[in-house]
Amino acid sequence: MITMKDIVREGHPALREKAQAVAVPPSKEDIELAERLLQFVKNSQDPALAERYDLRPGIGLASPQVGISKRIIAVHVEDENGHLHSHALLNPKIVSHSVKVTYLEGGEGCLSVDREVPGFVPRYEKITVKGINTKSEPVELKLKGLVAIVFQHEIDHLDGIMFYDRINKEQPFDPPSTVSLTR
Ligand SMILES: O=CN(O)CCNC(=O)c1cccc(Cl)c1Cl
Ligand code: NI
Repeated sequence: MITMKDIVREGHPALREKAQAVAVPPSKEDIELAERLLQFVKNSQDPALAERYDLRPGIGLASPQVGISKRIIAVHVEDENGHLHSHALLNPKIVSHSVKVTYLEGGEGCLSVDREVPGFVPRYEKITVKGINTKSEPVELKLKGLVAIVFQHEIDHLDGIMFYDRINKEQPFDPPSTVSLTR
């Protein structure tokens, strides 16, 4: 099982590389990695398991964070409406997005960043994501709210982008309007 010792921290090259797309149809190995990433995220949210294995809670995880530069992510999060979003996705891609930008009031955190980095992280309010699931089926997800933010945080990891790269250096708590996000 993945534990914190498997998670690479700032300075590891995989966090700043553009991850490689996985072959289609995905190999057993890539599917298994996707499932292991999702299992970690679920485990990290289970109080007993988190305590037993000393896991820092997370609502998503990307393959580069375990040092493997492949385009694979996992998200497991209950959103503001109480809906559970649980996905392990290969070759995820944002194919469209709102002009409107949003952000989390409390900022963002990252298991690969062993420090607080305060500030608002501009994210698209709505996104459409295409990818391949662990049954090798193509999926298209229309997302908004917290789950959309998490997907953007994870897909950024696949492009070597850390959440704090997006915080306004001069005015970290200046509410982002329709910031021109480079994407
Ligand atoms: O890449 C994934 N992680 O680093 C896991 C730890 N971070 C979080 O759970 C987290 C916390 C706040 C906002 C967002 Cl968007 C995320 Cl993702
Ligand atoms: Ni992260």
